[in-house]
Amino acid sequence: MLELKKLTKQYKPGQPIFSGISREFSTKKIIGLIGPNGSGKTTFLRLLSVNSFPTSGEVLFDGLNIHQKPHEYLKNVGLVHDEESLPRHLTAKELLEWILRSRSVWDENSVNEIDQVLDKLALNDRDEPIGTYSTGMKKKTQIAAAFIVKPKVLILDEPLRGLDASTREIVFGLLNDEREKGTLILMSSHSMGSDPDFFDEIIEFPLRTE
Ligand SMILES: Nc1ncnc2c1ncn2[C@@H]1O[C@H](COP(=O)(O)OP(=O)(O)OP(=O)(O)O)[C@@H](O)[C@H]1O
Repeated sequence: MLELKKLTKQYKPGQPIFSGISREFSTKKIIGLIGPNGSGKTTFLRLLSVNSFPTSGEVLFDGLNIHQKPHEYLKNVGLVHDEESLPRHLTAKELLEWILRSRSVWDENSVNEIDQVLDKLALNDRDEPIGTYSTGMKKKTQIAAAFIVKPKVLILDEPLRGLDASTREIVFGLLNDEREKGTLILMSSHSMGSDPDFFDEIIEFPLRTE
């Protein structure tokens, strides 16, 4: 489904962040990205979410070069960035509605689907703008926004940062359900390092060319 071909990212002369990485990721998997600070996890996920371009090599999604056809690819992608980037003046519910409408996938089930995901994340009773939310609530809003699009690929950069233990459990449940639907999930996390069984596969950073 996702295929990396000789992927290299180099910000400045000298040592690249990674070089010549070739691998394939299939559907219905949770892949964990583990490694120390500065080892390249965010760089890798930014490439896979077309927030950055490779120095060389390519990423194919079902044969489509994602950096050449970003709009076609991103229709299939749910994303949680480590940096918060949410509109402050919308409520969580308004944001999810806007996302579905802007992707032209709003239908008669959308109100229920939004209610369900916001209920699961205990955000449904908060009828105020996102600008007033706590850090954890903003992260939960990002997570809800990533799930609501019924993604084929979920890219999550530190989705658990700032979440309390019970909310983490809820997110694990959502991720397991999403995997069962056939979604490919790639997530970086410092805190999941102690629970490697959760992942179908772990990729250790820094990445080494095989
Ligand atoms: N836009 C950029 N320009 C130059 N260097 C960058 C840029 N973004 C990241 N880097 C460098 O690339 C290296 C990898 O950073 P990256 O953020 O990918 O690591 P990370 O594994 O996600 O770290 P953390 O666990 O701290 O989030 C670091 O040395 C960082 O300083």
